[in-house]
Amino acid sequence: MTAAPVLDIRNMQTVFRIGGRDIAAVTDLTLTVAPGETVALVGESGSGKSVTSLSILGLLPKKVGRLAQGSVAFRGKSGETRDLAKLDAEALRRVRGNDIAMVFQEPMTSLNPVYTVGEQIAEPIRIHLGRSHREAAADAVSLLADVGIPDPERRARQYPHELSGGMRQRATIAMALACNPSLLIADEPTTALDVTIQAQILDLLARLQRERGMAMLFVTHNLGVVAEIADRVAVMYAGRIVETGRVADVFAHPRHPYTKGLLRSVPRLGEASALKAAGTPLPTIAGAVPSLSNLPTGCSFAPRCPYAIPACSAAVPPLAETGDGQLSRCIRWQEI
Ligand SMILES: Nc1ncnc2c1ncn2[C@@H]1O[C@H](COP(=O)(O)OP(=O)(O)OP(=O)(O)O)[C@@H](O)[C@H]1O
Repeated sequence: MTAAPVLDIRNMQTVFRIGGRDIAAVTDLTLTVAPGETVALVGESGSGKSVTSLSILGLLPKKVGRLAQGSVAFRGKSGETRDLAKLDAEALRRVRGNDIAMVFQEPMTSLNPVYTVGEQIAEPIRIHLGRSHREAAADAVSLLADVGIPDPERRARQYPHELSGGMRQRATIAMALACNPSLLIADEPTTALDVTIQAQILDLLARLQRERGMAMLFVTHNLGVVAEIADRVAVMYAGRIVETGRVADVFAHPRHPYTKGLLRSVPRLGEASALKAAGTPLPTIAGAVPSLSNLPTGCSFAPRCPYAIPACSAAVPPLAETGDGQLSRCIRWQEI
């Protein structure tokens, strides 16, 4: 990747103040996203994926959550690079929805039920781009057409509840793209949708990203979705990236036992129903994600890991270069 990254996170730590203690939900996270690139953050529930995206956006819950360490360098549309970790609330608000847009799992998180869809898409265009009411309204209609909503003039006049779930998610994507962001953060954007609609929304995001050359950070627990949409993947476990690399490399040669376990638990086409018919459950990773307030010493995955040896519990393994830009936080990566 030759182009300078749009997003360059270094050694980020995010903590939550719980019962008078700081609990780290994300630790030592280093991640870049280049222009036109899609990077997926993947991991089980509670691994820190959403906390990572909220940290970038400055949307951590006030008083409780804070970015305690590290930098989040972001290059906006003007070409200027700023450390989002150092911006105040007002400056971050200007970045969100203009330079960085977001799409969440539940479209109603972003849509306001009391305004029409067209009004909501037009608003950021007026605020951030200074377009007139009339121009912004016309832009909103063309954005609705661009995200594949039929009869966009009529849809623009409707309220969110008059649209289906899939159409609502298309509308939030239109809203997200309204100001031509350089980075789109999509946090489980298809999880709440029917399978066929999921595929359509993924296709839509991939097309829009390609056409606009946007950078995209895609948060998901679904490896099938990663394979579909991402160029690179970062696998998270208990708040840390444990493996990262190009999707094709990581899927073909996982170098961390956790990634290997996750990949084994993804059914191949037809395999899930065959196993079900035979009464055989799909393989899963035995054990549970440890509590962040009580992480084991050394590698957090060691208690669940079939490769674990005493040395794994001595210290947190560093991210080791395993070749071709692939990194693994496992001291035994060569044997995996
Ligand atoms: N507001 C909060 N207060 C305290 N702890 C929090 C808060 N939000 C998240 N956490 C903790 O941070 C950890 C990571 O949560 P996060 O939501 O990032 O996980 P995730 O990987 O996105 O999982 P999911 O797929 O379930 O959303 C969890 O252990 C969670 O308990």
